[in-house]
Amino acid sequence: MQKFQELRLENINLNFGSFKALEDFSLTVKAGEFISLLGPSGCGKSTALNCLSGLLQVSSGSIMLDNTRIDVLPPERRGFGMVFQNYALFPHLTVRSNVAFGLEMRKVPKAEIDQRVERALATVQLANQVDKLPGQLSGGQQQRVAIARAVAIEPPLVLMDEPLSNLDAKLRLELRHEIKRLHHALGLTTIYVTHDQDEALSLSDRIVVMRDGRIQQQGAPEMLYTSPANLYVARFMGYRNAFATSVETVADGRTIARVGDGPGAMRFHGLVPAPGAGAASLAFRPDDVELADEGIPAQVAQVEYCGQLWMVDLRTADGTHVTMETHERVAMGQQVHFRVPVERIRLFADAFVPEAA
Ligand SMILES: Nc1ncnc2c1ncn2[C@@H]1O[C@H](COP(=O)(O)OP(=O)(O)OP(=O)(O)O)[C@@H](O)[C@H]1O
Repeated sequence: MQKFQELRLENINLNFGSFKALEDFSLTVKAGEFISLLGPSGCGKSTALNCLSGLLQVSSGSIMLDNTRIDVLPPERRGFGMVFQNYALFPHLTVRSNVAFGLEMRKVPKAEIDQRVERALATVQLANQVDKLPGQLSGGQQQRVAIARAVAIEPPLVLMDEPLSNLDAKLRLELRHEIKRLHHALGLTTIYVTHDQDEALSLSDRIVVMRDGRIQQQGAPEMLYTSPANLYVARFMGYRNAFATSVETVADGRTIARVGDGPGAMRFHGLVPAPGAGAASLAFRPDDVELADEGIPAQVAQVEYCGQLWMVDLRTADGTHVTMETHERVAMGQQVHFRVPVERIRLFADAFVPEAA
């Protein structure tokens, strides 16, 4: 494996005609890291990955592997392992031949190919399926073959584009575990594209949240989860309760953040916007909402049972909906009070926009 210390994407722009699919995209990846590119459909995640693999040519900027400029190299000279959503296996080749393919292309000696294929297939627990064709395997097994094929070439970098999207929920979880285990066991450096917050949080050393071809925030999962930089990132991190707000300072220097107006408005005391940042929206997560003897009055509008807990839709006096996760059982129509600890509420300068916009 070609050893490297650092991969750097420096001010990458990629245009499709006048459309800017990537804008000033800069990212440094250290050897051994697991990085996720997270964002909704169309935000440019696959485009970024394809610039790395060489399937797309950057419009400007450079990609450096230590001191080597690689954006000028064709894909085969970069030698990265790729795993795609649709597996992309050769249907007429056996499992063994699929995994051997990249090594044969590289003219690795036959005996070594046999060894490496065997090792790669054992790593993904498919040693007993080597003579099958892809069509004779389940989706999860096919994706395991694709992973074995990617790692068999011992690439400096493995690129994965939504590899779990076509699998059912149970297999997704299993293979997620497997990918994390392989990453550590084989000492890989992995860049992983997903639109799934849970996948990104559970797999990554660092998450890069993207929107419209630009990086919104990057950092460790815990950092993004507790301190999202803006409302967009917050929503990706599960802050389902998001509202327009105005923060007022009342006579004795105390602050009140108000959501809605009139007598039914929600009011949160003691929230202070960051200096100079202002506050136009606020957000908190369903698990930040607590039932309380006193607090904001609301009616239970809907209850969903989720195994360990209930997901409850609360409706306040002015009709605002608040989602609460709770271990306490509540009944539809019940009148309750709730509170949100002030340290769990995030204030943002961004104007509130409804989720679908
Ligand atoms: N060959 C192309 N020509 C023109 N526009 C393109 C091309 N490929 C991608 N785009 C556009 O670039 C934007 C980013 O696409 P990209 O595939 O990177 O998004 P993504 O975040 O990976 O989304 P998804 O999860 O749906 O794959 C989209 O608006 C897409 O329509």
